[in-house]
Amino acid sequence: MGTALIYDEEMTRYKLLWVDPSCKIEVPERLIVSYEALVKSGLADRCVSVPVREATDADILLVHSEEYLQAVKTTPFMTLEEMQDFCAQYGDVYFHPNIYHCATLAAGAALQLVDSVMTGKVRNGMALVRPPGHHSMHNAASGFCIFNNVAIAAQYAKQKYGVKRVLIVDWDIHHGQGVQYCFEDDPSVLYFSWHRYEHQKFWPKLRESDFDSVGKEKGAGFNINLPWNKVDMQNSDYLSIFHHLLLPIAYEFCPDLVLVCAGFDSAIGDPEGEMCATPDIFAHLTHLLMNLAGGKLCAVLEGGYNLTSLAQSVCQTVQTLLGDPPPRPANLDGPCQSTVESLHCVRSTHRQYWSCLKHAADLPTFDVSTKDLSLDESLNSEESKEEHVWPEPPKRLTPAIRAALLLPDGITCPDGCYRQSVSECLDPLIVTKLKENILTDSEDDSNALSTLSSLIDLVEKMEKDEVCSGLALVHDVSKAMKCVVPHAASALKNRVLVICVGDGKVPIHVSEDGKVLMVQLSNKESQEPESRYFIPVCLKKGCSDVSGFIQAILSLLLPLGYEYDPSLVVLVQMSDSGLCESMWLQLTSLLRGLAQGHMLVLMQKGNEACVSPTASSLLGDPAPSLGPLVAPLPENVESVEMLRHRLKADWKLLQTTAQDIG
Ligand SMILES: NCCCNCCCCCS
Ligand SMILES: [Zn+2]
Repeated sequence: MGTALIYDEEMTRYKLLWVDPSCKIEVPERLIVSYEALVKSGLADRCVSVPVREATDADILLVHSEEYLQAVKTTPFMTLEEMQDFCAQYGDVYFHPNIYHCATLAAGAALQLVDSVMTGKVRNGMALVRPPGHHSMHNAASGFCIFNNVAIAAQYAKQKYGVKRVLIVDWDIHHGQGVQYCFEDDPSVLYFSWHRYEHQKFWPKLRESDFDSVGKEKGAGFNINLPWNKVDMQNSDYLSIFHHLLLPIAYEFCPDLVLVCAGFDSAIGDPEGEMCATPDIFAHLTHLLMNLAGGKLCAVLEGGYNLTSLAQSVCQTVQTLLGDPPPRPANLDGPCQSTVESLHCVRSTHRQYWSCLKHAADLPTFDVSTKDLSLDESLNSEESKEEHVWPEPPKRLTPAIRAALLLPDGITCPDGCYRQSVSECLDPLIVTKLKENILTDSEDDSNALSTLSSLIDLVEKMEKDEVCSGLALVHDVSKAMKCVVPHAASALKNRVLVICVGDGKVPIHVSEDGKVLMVQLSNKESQEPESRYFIPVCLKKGCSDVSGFIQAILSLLLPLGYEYDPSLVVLVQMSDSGLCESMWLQLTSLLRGLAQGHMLVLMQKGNEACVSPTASSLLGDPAPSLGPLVAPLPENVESVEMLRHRLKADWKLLQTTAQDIG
């Protein structure tokens, strides 16, 4: 199934008709440059083009009042003065004779996207729309928004498709107060927003945008606000919030549908956000959300006012929706002090609502001074804001072969995959090396030899970018590891992340040179980590504690993996992993976000049934939903927390509390 792209140039046909400094950034060119970039990069052609439609009155009344709709319907016939008067009652929004029509198209586009995804016509998609929606409220326009496109889409999905749980992720740099108000008391819609806040000094300057607005009545816990109290936030800050706040809760919530208020004013260069996160980070944010709800994800454009970073960010998002692995994240640091404080506040506030936050520390006690209540720097004059420049995101060329499989005879190669031939011509050099370190002479050499040398051949093709990912079903995964990992570590100029799932003894010693980072997920009692680069994660009752396992992946393994930034990931399914298939597929899909998708999966013969589902993950298909999660085993949360505590001195992306970073 494909990716829908919804766009109609009619939505470019309205603009600001008078002088208003607060609205001048919302221009038609925002849509034009975004769509043109998708066309120019060839991404538009890879999408399924879905037409817009006008939202009906009934659609709009799912969120807005009758009187507000009627009032907006009169604007096309207003004089300029009447329109200016009409706007005066709202904040930072303008009207135009054609904006009502465009607003019905923007909302209709979001509904078309929901229809396309919910009927299975496409897997996911993006709607490029204006006017944006997330600030508009039941009775009012606000912040360039007329109708709340995403809120209407959520209500529509619940009403028409009986969707039980909708996750709305708002990565726009402004707080979508309209969305928050709409679902405040509704436990079926989880609204997550991060936003520039600066202790209530940044627009829309609302007290209820702070972290302690958790929703009300039955909706308590289903509204999550992450305030950015400083500007210049970077990729590490964004990833930390996903790893330690949004994703653990999102997996526990287990949505049937994910809607994204995809605003790109949170990207570098944007005059509103003044952040430093680069456009490629949206590939990772998208990728990390794509394994929820079985991949049913609808991204709807909100803000984004720097035409260069907007276009680049839109392309990064769409290319990831199409299944291309994200680019390697550039020089990640740890989260900054302000981020960790906000993270700490939100996690401790929401601890009572979410079992994955059970171990979140108590609210940090800040002395007032850290709130720097002096006139904040963000109000400084225009000229002192230096122009940010950033490198164009690297071309995400996808190797000709997305997945190469090394399979024993008799096992069919799943569609879309390339069968790696068991190499006949054995490289004598390799043969001797294998004979020396790995093969015992008792072995029936020919078979083992050819398999292992084919494995090495596969790794080399990955290194040369001829193959994106690989999967090998072998007699003995330990031997395969002993053959592949040292070769990759020595041959590759960079780092190899090895993830072993299962209780077997890890057959390779990990040196301190950092060329290999080994993480073992097993139910073996975790002894002291042998070295900084060997991390045993002990999960009681094996991996049957799915929620304990997924929390370990999200809050420990992924931060480690992103910080380590490997050039190759080797994922080993030991014989006795005991892992349920859906958890295994979540792990495979999530790890694809590293090393630009260069992942080699080693599976023990006997797991034939798991080959084609794993192959589809390597091809970019989303993993099936894990289903609603029960609370993780306390001892598993405990052991992961202990490990995180011990490792955070070495790995900054593991930090989650103000003390951690102090
Ligand atoms: N300096 C201009 C102030 C604009 N304030 C409203 C912003 C609305 C963004 C919608 S994503
Ligand atoms: Zn915005």
